[in-house]
Amino acid sequence: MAQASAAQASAATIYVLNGPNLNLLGTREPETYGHATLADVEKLCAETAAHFGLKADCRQSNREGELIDFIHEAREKKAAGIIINAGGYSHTSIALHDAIVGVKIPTVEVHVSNIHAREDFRHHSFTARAAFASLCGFGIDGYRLAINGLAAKIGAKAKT
Ligand SMILES: O=C1C[C@@](O)(C(=O)O)C[C@@H](O)[C@@H]1O
Repeated sequence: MAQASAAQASAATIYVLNGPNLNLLGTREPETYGHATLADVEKLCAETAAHFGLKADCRQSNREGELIDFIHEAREKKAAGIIINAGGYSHTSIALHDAIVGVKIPTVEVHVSNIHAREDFRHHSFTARAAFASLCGFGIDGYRLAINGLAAKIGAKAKT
């Protein structure tokens, strides 16, 4: 019984994964990514997740392998969902695609900028292919929208 409660508690966690250079949000190309910082993103995610009774476990890494380890950890911890902005790895990483497919956790891809209105090399995303939904171009509000969509997908109800 105690074990079942622990599993339920961890199932109420979503992982919010940010990839390379997203630690520079706020100072990095503000004309493209805005002025909000990664701390702002993580606060927004924590607040939005809490609205659905979920906990946001936010991680950032500039290393592909570490992002893959986070995805594997999400499965070990029985996370209810993943929000991922893999930054430049979105466009290059078959390994991240395979990790998302492999763990079978409902995943939403987010990009701060509208990748389709930018250079051709940003138009394809391996992580989008592995996710059940993808959104881009809403600035950091995309993370809030992604959590709303993920909550609907996993049946997490908004707390009044
Ligand atoms: O690092 C990033 C950020 C990004 O993922 C975004 O959030 O808009 C878009 C990517 O093309 C870029 O490499």
